[in-house]
Amino acid sequence: MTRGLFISFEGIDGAGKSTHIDALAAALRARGRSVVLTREPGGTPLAEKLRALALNDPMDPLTEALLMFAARRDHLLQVIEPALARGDAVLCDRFTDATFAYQGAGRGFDLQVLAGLERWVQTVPAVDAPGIRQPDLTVWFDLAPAVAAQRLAGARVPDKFESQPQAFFARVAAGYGARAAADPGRFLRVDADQPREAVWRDVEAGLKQRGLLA
Ligand SMILES: Nc1ncnc2c1ncn2[C@@H]1O[C@H](COP(=O)(O)OP(=O)(O)OP(=O)(O)O)[C@@H](O)[C@H]1O
Ligand SMILES: Cc1cn([C@H]2C[C@H](O)[C@@H](COP(=O)(O)O)O2)c(=O)[nH]c1=O
Repeated sequence: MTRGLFISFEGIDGAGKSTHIDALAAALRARGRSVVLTREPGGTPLAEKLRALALNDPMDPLTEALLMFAARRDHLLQVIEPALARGDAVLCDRFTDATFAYQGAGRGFDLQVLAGLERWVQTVPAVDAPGIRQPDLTVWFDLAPAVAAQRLAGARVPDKFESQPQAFFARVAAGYGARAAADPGRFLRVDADQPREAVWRDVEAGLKQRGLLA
């Protein structure tokens, strides 16, 4: 049976993740792979309800982090783990690196507490201890906040995060950098400040180099 494949997509708001997730799903399906496209926070009826609260209601950083991890636990157990057990490819628009980047670096919430929650929530029967469930690959769309803001300007009504000032996104971007530096084998950094076609070529090349795309 084909081994499951878990790929997350990360970056500040407007970095271009959504644009390329569909392209990768199509490329994998064209090669005969079953693909589950999903997102965080969200991906299950319960987690989507938590998403609506987290993205719209004011709350303190601990409450926000707990909602993200509560949504993640439900999503992992209901969607991601069953899909990986079937041998599917799971393409997830954001995962735990977003919590470290947004709630940790962006809001300034305690990284040690987040690390404890990560260990708790991502402990699953299919992964032998002391391991936890992590993406096999994280594609990080690295883009300067000023460029991302230009791309998003007027595109949609901004939610609670998208309304944050550029200084917040500069911290979030640095948070992604720190996560990537701590686990370089898992991260594929893509320069997102290029035309769409060039960004896609880099995504495709990175996956091919790792043997994840034929
Ligand atoms: N390489 C690119 N050059 C110029 N514009 C782009 C590029 N990639 C995406 N865009 C545009 O930028 C906007 C944001 O892209 P997209 O929705 O893919 O970002 P995202 O990272 O998924 O954002 P969010 O996390 O806020 O949902 C869209 O209008 C999209 O068409
Ligand atoms: C998983 C996760 C997400 N966020 C933030 C990041 C974004 O601003 C929104 C999700 O919106 P998108 O359009 O689907 O990218 O939520 C966060 O702060 N913490 C997280 O763990």
